[in-house]
Amino acid sequence: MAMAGAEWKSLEECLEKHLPLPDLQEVKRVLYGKELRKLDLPREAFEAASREDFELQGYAFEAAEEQLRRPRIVRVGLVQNRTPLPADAPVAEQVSALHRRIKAIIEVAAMCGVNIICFQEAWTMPFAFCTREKLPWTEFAESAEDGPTTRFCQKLAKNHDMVVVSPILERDSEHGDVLWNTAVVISNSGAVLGKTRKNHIPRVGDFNESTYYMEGNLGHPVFQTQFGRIAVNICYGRHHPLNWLMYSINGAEIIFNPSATIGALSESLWPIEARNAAIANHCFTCAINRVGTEHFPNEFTSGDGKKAHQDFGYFYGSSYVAAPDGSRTPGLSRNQDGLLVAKLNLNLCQQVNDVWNFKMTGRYEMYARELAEAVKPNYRPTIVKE
Ligand SMILES: NC(=O)NCCC(=O)O
Repeated sequence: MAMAGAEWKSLEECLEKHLPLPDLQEVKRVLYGKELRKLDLPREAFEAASREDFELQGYAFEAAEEQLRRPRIVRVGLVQNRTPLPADAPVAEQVSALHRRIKAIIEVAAMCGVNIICFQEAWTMPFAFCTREKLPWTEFAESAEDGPTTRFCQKLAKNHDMVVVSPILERDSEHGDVLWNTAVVISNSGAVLGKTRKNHIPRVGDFNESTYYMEGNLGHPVFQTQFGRIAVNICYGRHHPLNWLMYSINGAEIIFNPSATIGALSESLWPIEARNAAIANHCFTCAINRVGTEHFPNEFTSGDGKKAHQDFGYFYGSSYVAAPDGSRTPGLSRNQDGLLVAKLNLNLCQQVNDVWNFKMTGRYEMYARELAEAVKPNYRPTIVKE
């Protein structure tokens, strides 16, 4: 089966190139819910993005005016990027190069008025979990509370008055030096607001992450920021509807999904899952994926009888934001670093809830009872037979 790499820029570019305008409008209506207004971002921001060689796109989600509540406007920024140095460069140099790259991108986000920014999963490192090797990859792990990356993000957050969501490989030295796949949430004051951990760990293809860390033990925390209530559902958690649901039940208005995933495995699922979660949970979702192919020094196998290889496959970018009414932004490209800015009106969450009522019709008490039974070792599924 054909599987595009960097040469194929995006679904959107393909549609725009090949479809006559009336067809394009209908296709966009079906694929994206409705066409969103493009944000009027400052010229200097586009110039800086072009100088720094990354894509910049901005869209606005509107909500109806209300009599009693003011619009609750927040601008989110989603960052997707390649790893600037090869995976066999010294660890400290790779981390510094990524810090420099993110600093350049966040400066443009600040020009665009971004209030909350989120980076891709394990953003300070190559996605080395495919190798199953420990060194040097475990050396990328840092303290969530006061590691060099958290300190770096604290400065950025304070300087730019921006909430920063920083997904890292965490080393928890308070608890036996164990590793976790963690997102640190840093307030716009510069204080560490807290952390959340990846609840579902993949055991699929080369995603051998269970070799490095266990399923998160922090539940489904939601962080009250000055700009709204946010949660972080890390990568593979997006295949688990209950994971999204619990963040939503705890009050999340925006759920970020920092990811690292490749075309052969998930590209056809990507446009569906975060968008569906936004619809099902009456919230905004922000799906972020890394870009490019990362090559590792030593060969590894996928345990499927196929030849050993030195790369994971193609990380296809395509980051996007979806809204509770099912509308979504186009994706960033598949082959370029990028910053996607989206202006949200959080009033839309309650407005859609009042129309569709999924929280009211969800029958959670019935599922709680049935699930509590279904997980018991002696449970027998209810199958009606002739
Ligand atoms: N990073 C990660 O969890 N990837 C798993 C693959 C996927 O969820 O698409």
